[in-house]
Amino acid sequence: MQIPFTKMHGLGNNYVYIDLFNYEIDEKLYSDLAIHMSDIYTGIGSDGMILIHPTTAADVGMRIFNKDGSEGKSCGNGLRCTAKYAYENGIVQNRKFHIQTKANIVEAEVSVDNNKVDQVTIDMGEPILARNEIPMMGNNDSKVVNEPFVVAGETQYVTAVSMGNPHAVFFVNDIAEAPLETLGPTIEKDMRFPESINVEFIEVVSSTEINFRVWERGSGITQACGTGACAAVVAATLNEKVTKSHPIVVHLAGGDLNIEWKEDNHVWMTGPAEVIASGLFYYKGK
Ligand SMILES: N[C@@H](CCC[C@H](N)C(=O)O)C(=O)O
Repeated sequence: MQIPFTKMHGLGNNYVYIDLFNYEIDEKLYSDLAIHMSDIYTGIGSDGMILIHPTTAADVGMRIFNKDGSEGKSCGNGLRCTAKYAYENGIVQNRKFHIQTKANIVEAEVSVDNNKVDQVTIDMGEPILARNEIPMMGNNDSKVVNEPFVVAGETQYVTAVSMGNPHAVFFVNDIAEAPLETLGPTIEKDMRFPESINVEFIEVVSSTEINFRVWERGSGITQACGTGACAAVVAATLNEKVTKSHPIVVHLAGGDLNIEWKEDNHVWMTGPAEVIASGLFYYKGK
């Protein structure tokens, strides 16, 4: 099978995109295809695969599969790239439109220069804070804010936020010392998170700026995570470390995102989206 693809990235968080408006794939193959395409040695090499598909619920639909073939419910960098693809390929004609993910329907607005989309703003919707909806095990459905969390014999402090997908946020004094490789995979699979979790370490630089590193569920260390950056700003606000309802600059390994948790409880994300390559993937099937 020869599958047409476009590889795109948002701040280095790169996925192989397949346009299901123009090509059909048996749904049973999605997970296996994501694993094969993502392989850096025998595939294209990516953090996962994103399907851009028709839907009656919005202007365009998006499904995200991590490198290990697991499906995530949302993807901030993927939403910006999907918006760019949809606009530049005539799937949508307006600069403002709606994208459906497995988590929710969001509004995207593209800014265009010379018919090319450079920046994309997404209304990511409301964060979910109730423990049982993250989901995180425990006895009540209250918020998980700076809660002691023993891991590898040491006490860390976790703030848990779902942006449609789950995030565990930890504050560190120096981002360069964040225990990404060691605690990242351990916390991802910790039994207290029944659906596994994305793990973020953040260093507060000032009341409007944070440094950020991520260990993503299903993909490991990536250069950026859009939903993670939103969760980090929500976590920093809940812990009174950044200015409430104010744009916050999040410095990720791949560059900066602008995130604002507004008065109306919606989280807004603005950042770039870029095309890397397009071509045909030779898939042998399962
Ligand atoms: N990189 C993404 C999130 C991708 C999905 C995540 N790994 C999950 O399983 O929830 C982003 O930019 O938000």
